[in-house]
Amino acid sequence: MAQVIYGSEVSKDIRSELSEQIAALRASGRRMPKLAVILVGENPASLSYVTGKEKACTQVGMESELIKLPASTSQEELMAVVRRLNADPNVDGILCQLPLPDGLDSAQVIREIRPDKDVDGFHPINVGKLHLKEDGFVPCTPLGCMELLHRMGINPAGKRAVVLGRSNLVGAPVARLLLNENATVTICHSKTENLPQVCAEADILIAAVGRAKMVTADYVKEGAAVIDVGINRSAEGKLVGDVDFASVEPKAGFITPVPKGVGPMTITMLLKNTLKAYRQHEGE
Ligand SMILES: Nc1nc(=O)c2c([nH]1)NC[C@@H]1CN(c3ccc(C(=O)N[C@@H](CCC(=O)O)C(=O)O)cc3)C=[N+]21
Repeated sequence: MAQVIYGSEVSKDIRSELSEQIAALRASGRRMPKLAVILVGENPASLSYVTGKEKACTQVGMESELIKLPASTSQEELMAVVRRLNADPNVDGILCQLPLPDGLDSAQVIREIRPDKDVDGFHPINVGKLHLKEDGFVPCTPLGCMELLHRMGINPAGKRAVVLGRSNLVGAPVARLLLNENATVTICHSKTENLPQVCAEADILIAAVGRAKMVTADYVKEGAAVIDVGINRSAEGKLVGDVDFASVEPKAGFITPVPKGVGPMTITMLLKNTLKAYRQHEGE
């Protein structure tokens, strides 16, 4: 029987700490931390995530600015918006919601964001800093996964960790964070052979493949910690994880649900990154 770890609950604790810190800044007459979010086009999932980010900023007392651009926006127009936000001294964090509409180059946009305002942690400078164990911005979802592990009381040092998926946004950075905390890390992908057997060696299993309910009990070692990063949508539009919760939960030691697991932690870590950027900009 697994202990279910609700990122939604952990988020409440962290967000109330952030609210207190920001209230103290306000009480001393300081400007408020500000996150700017760029949304290009009308992707409904992106709109719901962006709305969630804005609500979370308001909830903790941060300012946020949503820049909504039409899908017809050119690369140059988008780059100009990023440059304007880079230059705005009141903007601490900049995020361009992915995926961008076809025809727009997200890598070029990410490179244009000032690394000290890149609260997604996607800029090559911040990716490099993560790999060099230097202080930079760490991507929000991987940071959320590590926070959940710590809240489970799990120290990754010496443990076997398996990361299922190797995306730039989640799999690769979370594997690095686990390695930085001295886990023995295996990264699995579509070419991995004997996938269930490899995953079943893990004390810590991170599922970030983007395939609904792919991870069943035969992928899981008795008592393992299973973190589900999946954000798949069922035919009815329901949010479904990469883990088949019903089949895995009886066998795992810890498990995170979808929804109410990693998702809310992603938003909460974004708030933390934005406050971190603010403090750097304020010379604290
Ligand atoms: N530049 C960029 N940065 C991102 O961090 C980024 C992105 N683009 N594109 C899309 C992904 C996905 N993502 C999520 C954020 C919140 C939830 C979340 O809060 N999920 C809730 C459910 C929310 C709902 O019901 O829609 C939950 O799991 O409980 C999920 C996924 C951030 N992303």
